[in-house]
Amino acid sequence: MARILITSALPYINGIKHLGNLAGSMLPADVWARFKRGQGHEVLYICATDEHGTPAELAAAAAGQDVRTYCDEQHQIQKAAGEAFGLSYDWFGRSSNAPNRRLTQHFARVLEDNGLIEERVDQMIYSIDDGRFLPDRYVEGTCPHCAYEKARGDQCDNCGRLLDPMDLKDPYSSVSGSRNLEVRDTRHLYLLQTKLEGRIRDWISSKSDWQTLARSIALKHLDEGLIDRGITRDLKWGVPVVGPDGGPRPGMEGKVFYVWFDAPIEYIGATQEWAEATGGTWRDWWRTDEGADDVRYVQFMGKDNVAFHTVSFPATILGSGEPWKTVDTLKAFNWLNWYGGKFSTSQGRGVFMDQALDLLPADYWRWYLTAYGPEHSDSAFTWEQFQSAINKDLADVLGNFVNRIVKFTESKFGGIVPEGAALTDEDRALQTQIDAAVAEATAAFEAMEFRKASQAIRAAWVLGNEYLQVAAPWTAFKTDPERAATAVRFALNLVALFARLAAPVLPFTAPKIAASVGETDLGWPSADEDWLARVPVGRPVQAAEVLFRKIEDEQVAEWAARFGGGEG
Ligand SMILES: Nc1ncnc2c1ncn2[C@@H]1O[C@H](COP(=O)(O)OP(=O)(O)OP(=O)(O)O)[C@@H](O)[C@H]1O
Ligand SMILES: [Zn+2]
Repeated sequence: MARILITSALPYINGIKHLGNLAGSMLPADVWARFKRGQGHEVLYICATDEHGTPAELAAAAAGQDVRTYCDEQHQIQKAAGEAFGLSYDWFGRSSNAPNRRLTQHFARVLEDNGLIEERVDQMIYSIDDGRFLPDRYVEGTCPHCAYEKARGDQCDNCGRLLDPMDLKDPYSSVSGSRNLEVRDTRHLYLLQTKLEGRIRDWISSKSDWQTLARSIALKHLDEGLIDRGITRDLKWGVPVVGPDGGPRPGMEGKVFYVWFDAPIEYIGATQEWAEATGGTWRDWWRTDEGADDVRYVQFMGKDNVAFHTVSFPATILGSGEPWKTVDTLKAFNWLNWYGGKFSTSQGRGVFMDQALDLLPADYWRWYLTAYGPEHSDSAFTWEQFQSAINKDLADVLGNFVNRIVKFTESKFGGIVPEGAALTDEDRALQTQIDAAVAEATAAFEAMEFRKASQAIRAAWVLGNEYLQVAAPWTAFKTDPERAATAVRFALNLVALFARLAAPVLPFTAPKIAASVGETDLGWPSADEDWLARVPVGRPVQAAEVLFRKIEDEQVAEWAARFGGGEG
């Protein structure tokens, strides 16, 4: 049994997440956690809300709330949405909690002791009317590259370029709109990434098994050359910058760490929260000198987060010189796009987690986003593709197979698993094909190839349906009831197997499928196991309610009209 630590990129606090966030980080992490637990491994799946930074302050202001109250509420909303989607976090923490504050201040201190942090005096935009500096999105103005007039201090939404607030032309305060601004000196901490470049490159080179997307983004970033990075901000909401004695740092009173400095540290912080809440131990998951040597650490994220996880966060960890666990495998996803562009929280574009569950159960979305997700390239959400995935894969293939055979057992065999005769060559041939599909699904999941794994699982379901066509127990029943009984017993065992194959992706439906043949075990099948001997002769079976309802064309039309997609 292996020990596996899994984290998915921390969802930001500014509102409920959309299907793109789900597809690109939380859902695949959950599917994989379930797969690994199903194999019997010890899994710790950690996530948290990422709560600091200017967007949180601005969103709170827009909601007319103080930022602490806003984050309290939004955290609960995201936690509930995750649960409703079956995201099986062992812990869903908060980057604003005490463990992350202590750890962030600790890392800053050891980095400074190691000569990797330096105080520098910067020039920043100060708003006289607001009485404050305007970091990041607090200032807007005209983009120097594309002349877009509402570019933000950190990035232009029109051309996508990363900006420095000082780059903007005609800047104004995004809080008050005031143009009464001046440039003032302000003191900040810089992480000297230039000194760490060699160490980070060596570390990445040692990760020869990373997938292309993660590796190429990491190397591109290094090849462009690292710069020393400002890791503090003139904000109120965040982890306070402190001096050596833990009190305010002279000359930097009232400043906080930059959100991208503290957010990834929350992976460790949230593990500590979990340990405090459950009586678990966190250090043997994170400290290689205290037992984390045998832990395999896997991270899931969308592609825009890769540089932060392959360069910035490792700079913190490696620079500390302390024996912290670093990521072993990084699985990155491309964009799930919505009609006309990327899903976007700030622009309210796409379908959001709460809305999705108002339309259909979680498993429908989980299947679509896993089997047709943005894995090797960007992929576009379309209502038509979604409808076809649900109607064909889930309703016609899986649901139909399960209900047909269980109902037939009810009507012709009194709802009891019949014994039948010995397996025929036809049965044996199918068994071999099913074994091959299971082996393929296992290999694909091991390789974190989610679309491939889903295809192999679906292939197994299709084989089951084809078997029913050929073995046709309903006709055999009239001429050779013994043969019909054999086929039924075979197929009922397939039902039990299919539930186990479905379990990582369809956690709400798999137990219902299993229950219809009296099973509760949803462990992932191992290669050498005799799944045909699973459901014992004489056991009662009972058809489940409708497992999957087909999506009608009228529903698609209505949703497309409501959410702005369709026919795009
Ligand atoms: N359209 C998308 N497709 C796939 N992954 C995405 C998509 N949008 C965001 N992600 C990923 O979701 C995770 C959580 O992201 P986060 O909460 O920071 O939202 P975000 O990237 O700011 O999204 P938005 O721009 O819509 O606000 C990150 O790993 C991010 O890369
Ligand atoms: Zn621009």
